[in-house]
Amino acid sequence: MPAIAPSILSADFARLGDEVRAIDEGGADWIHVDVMDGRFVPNLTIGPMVVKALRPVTAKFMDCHLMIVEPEKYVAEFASAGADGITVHAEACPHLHRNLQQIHALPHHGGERVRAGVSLNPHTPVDVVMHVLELCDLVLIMSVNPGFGGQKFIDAVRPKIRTLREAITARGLSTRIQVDGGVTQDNIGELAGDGADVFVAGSAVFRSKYHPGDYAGAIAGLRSAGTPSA
Ligand SMILES: O=C(CO)[C@H](O)[C@H](O)COP(=O)(O)O
Ligand SMILES: [Fe+2]
Repeated sequence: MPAIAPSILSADFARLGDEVRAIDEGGADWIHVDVMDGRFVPNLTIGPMVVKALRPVTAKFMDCHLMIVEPEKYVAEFASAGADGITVHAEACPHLHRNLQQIHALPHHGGERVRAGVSLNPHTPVDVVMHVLELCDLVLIMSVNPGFGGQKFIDAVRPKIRTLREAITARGLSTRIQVDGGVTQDNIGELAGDGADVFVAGSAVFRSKYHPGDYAGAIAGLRSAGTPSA
């Protein structure tokens, strides 16, 4: 069953709490939070204070995608704000192995453990995670250049999903493969076929062409299109 992670980047920020409540009640599996610093990517969004403010609004898995330089300076703040998963970019981490260990050592707000993810820009080969795969709860394949919602899916990343799925299966790991950027009801089925199992969707939930204004319908449409038929 694919996990659907609506990205609040496309939500109405003036009503953010209500928007998160609506996607939670609409069946979102995870809540995807896009954190941008104006340095790693040419945009600025939100930080740990917003995660902390949203934590009482939803019990769903809060999936924090850190598009920031020097993420090691901020991961503890995200964890104490209530993050369930923290994903850093390989391109921003010269000491990726250490960064993953650092995330795993953080206290989790619910007493479980903080999940650690690694994100790869569209041009970054999957090879960079192969020697840390055992430490990855998740690998995020960026299918747009990070920084903005509403961009077109880059088809050239699809072979990376397949390569990664083969490696995860061969090693008997439970690492999730997340795809982020330009995911729609029209392409989610083939991405699930490639081996992805967590799908970020900003525009396809908050500005769905198939289910306008109906977040539950949009999430259900994505889930059904992304579920391989038996
Ligand atoms: O990380 C991101 C951008 O850097 C967002 O999660 C992503 O773009 C989601 O938006 P959409 O589904 O509209 O492409
Ligand atoms: Fe994202």
